[in-house]
Amino acid sequence: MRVGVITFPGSLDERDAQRAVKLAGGTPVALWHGAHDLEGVEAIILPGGFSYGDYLRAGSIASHAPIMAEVIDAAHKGMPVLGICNGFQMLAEARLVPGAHGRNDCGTFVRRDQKLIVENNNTAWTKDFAQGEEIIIPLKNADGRFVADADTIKRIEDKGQVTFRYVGMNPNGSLDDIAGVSNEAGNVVGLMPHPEHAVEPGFGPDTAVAMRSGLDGLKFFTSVIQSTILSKA
Ligand SMILES: NC(=O)CC[C@H](N)C(=O)O
Repeated sequence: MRVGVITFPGSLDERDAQRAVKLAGGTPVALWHGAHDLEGVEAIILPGGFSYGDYLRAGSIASHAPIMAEVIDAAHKGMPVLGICNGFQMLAEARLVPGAHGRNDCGTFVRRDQKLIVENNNTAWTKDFAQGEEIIIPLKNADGRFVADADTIKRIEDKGQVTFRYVGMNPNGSLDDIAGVSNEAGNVVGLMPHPEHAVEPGFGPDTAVAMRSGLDGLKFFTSVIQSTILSKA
């Protein structure tokens, strides 16, 4: 399965996302922000980083990049799209997922191995997790505070669109401890922590943290490959 990873000016983590796709058994395809071509991919990842230097608002300028017209169209037609950190900020700015992002409540950049609970395993990117599974995924950002108006929070809580919640501590002041959300259909998921940094032992939150494998992030990528194969069966 071909999974596109889009590079924007200021992206940082596209190589790691491509590597995660490969480790999960997929074929990563490098896509360019300025193109109008998804090159026949069946899923898309918007990677982490500092697109356009986080000017205006993080993710805002990138959400208007040429390729985003194709991404928005494909997402509305059901293509799986994952936004990681800066990619999550882009999804929110493009209105593909609800909510917005503000500066972390501590006022500084935060980096930590973060415990999350999987609140909804019925999305294209979470099917390989158990409902309620606790996982550890690295977090690193400055503008990670998830915000939305009260009606939106109620709606996404009621409809199961809160995909991940922070456990143990809330690293940025996100409302309802929300770490990740999906669109209503469940094909588009955005989250602040970085699953592509937890796909192999020795390069993520492995044995030092509660003797875990450091592989919790891999299931995002195997999930989308599995769900795409199953949708064709
Ligand atoms: N790791 C990232 O993707 C950083 C996201 C964003 N630029 C922030 O600092 O909030």
